[in-house]
Amino acid sequence: MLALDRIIDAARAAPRAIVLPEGADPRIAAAARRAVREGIARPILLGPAAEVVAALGGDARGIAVEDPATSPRLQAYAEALHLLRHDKGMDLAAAHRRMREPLAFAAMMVRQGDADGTVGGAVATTAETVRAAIQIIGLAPEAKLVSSFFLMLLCEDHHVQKGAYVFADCGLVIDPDAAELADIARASAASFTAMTGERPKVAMLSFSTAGSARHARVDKVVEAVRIARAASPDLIIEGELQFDAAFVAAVGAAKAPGSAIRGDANVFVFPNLDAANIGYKIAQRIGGARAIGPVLQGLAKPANDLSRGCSEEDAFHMIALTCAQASARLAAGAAGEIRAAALPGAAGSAWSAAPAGLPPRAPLADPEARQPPA
Ligand SMILES: CC(C)(COP(=O)(O)OP(=O)(O)OC[C@H]1O[C@@H](n2cnc3c(N)ncnc32)[C@H](O)[C@@H]1OP(=O)(O)O)[C@@H](O)C(=O)NCCC(=O)NCCS
Ligand SMILES: CC(=O)OP(=O)(O)O
Repeated sequence: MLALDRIIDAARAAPRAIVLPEGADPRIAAAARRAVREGIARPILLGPAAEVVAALGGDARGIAVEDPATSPRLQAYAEALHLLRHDKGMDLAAAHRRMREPLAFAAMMVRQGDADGTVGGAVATTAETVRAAIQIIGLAPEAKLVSSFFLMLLCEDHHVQKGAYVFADCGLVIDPDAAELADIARASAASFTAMTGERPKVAMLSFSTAGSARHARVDKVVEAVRIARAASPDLIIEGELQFDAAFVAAVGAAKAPGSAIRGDANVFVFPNLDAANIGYKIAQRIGGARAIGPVLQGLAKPANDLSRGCSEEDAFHMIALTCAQASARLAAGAAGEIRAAALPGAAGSAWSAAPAGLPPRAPLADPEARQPPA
């Protein structure tokens, strides 16, 4: 799991303040304790103090606990939110009510620089978690769309092809049009490079490979490839491809002989959220892949989601990844300067920033590198 080790090392090199709005959830509390023990983050747990401390088993060493409802920041945060949203019809009383909600309070902590990133979604739905991030943290400069991906790690003995992969968008954009799909592809490619240091090879997935079926849904994927190539001419991106043609060299050679992807794609972009969300859960729950996400891309500052089915370990890994994102972002400079240095022309996003927070990795020395089927 070298990609994961790399992320944890980057987090440990500069532990960041990560606010966890679901502080009374036992998985989140345990992950926060582990983050302190392993020196990867400075967690801030939100919630009523008695509940959070109970979830921590009485041991809050190294962890800040804050209750939005009684926080001395509440008034200032409500005023900041009112300023941000009054043109959308929000009055000060409504802003005050909203700031008492831990997800919104956490997003405001990140916006105001009182925390470096946030991780929610172990209890709240993705829609609730993402809405708070989009409305309060906002989009990165030049980003038009917030989307998400899962880092999928295949490292069990039964995985014939081991390595780190990106699946997108498994969490957020429900029915992307061709332009949105192209945006998701470019952002996901940049995110892959930021996490692994490797060159992305993007497969745009479909039920058709290279014209084997005719349908408007296939046309959408082909159009997305055209748009992405026009915006990022150096990006290796192919489609439409079925998953087997993108993942298995022999099938790729048979179905798409002219493709630059020969069963060695590392970024898989699904045509819609139905396919993506179902696909990642099957890979995780039947296939034994480790799935870290949904990681959000396109935000001005790091905010990430979890599945409500997450484990303590999933939450710990997401805290580490969020720290690494924060370091990469801070190393890249002010939000206005964030660019995908590793991938010229890629969509700007907090996580598509130059991977400065992560140490370089030599792909050939990586035992996790994709291996051909035996
Ligand atoms: C994320 C999600 C909630 C946004 O839905 P929505 O109905 O557009 O939400 P809202 O209308 O409340 O929009 C909230 C704000 O975010 C903006 N927005 C919504 N989606 C956006 C996106 N992908 N990128 C950028 N901005 C977005 C809206 O313009 C709106 O801005 P405003 O409040 O400043 O006007 C929706 O896409 C969703 O539910 N996705 C699926 C989540 C899910 O269930 N996933 C499965 C499990 S992981
Ligand atoms: C990502 C995801 O599917 O989230 P949840 O399981 O919470 O719906």
